[in-house]
Amino acid sequence: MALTQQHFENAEALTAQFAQSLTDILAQGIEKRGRASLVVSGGRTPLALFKTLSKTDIDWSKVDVTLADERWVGEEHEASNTRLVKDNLLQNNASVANFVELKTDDADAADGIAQAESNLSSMSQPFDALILGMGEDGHTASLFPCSAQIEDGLNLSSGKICLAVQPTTAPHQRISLTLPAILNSRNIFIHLTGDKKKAVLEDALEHNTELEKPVTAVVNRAPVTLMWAP
Ligand SMILES: O=C(O)[C@H](O)[C@@H](O)[C@H](O)[C@H](O)COP(=O)(O)O
Repeated sequence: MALTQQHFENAEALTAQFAQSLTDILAQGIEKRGRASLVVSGGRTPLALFKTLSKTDIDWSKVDVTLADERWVGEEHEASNTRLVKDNLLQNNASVANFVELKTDDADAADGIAQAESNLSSMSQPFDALILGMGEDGHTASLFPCSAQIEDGLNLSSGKICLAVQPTTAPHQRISLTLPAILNSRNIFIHLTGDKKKAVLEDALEHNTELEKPVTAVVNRAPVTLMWAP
């Protein structure tokens, strides 16, 4: 599949255009189906986008928001993606959006999978927009190449929407959308900043297997738009 690349001169220009594109997609989903669904990733990259998106003028009460992955920590923990989204995206106009939890009170992510999948089934699918980040190891969501769960996570016929992942190169047990769940999206974006990550993605697409660089498994199977700035 093709990777459409949108390159911006700086992160501010990327954020402005990305927020507008997402706003248009969500407004269209609401108009056509009554509700729209947005899947976002955690990490540092999306922070400015979340803040800008939170102020856009759509009927956020008709938008369901969830995460592509979550660290299995409480919302009070600094590593919580749920906290990141609630503190930065679900503010302002977007404060009335419906957040669909991946995290449960179970001690282990594996025990929370059934509830997470039930929660996700309430969202309009295919997801209207799904935003992925990428680590320099080529992981996306929490599909980590270092994890014992990576083959299961990339398995298109697993029948799974989520899975528990224990990375060895990053902290915390995770819950992640599987590859089939990620691909069940109308619009898939990879959101990157910096030359290093762009080079990692380009090199991965050229030289690596999907198990080595899981982000390539998404690009190989769906139209993906890369939103990149230096
Ligand atoms: O939970 C997470 O950490 C994310 O979902 C993860 O996949 C992230 O998108 C990349 O690790 C990039 O993170 P940065 O934006 O911080 O570089």
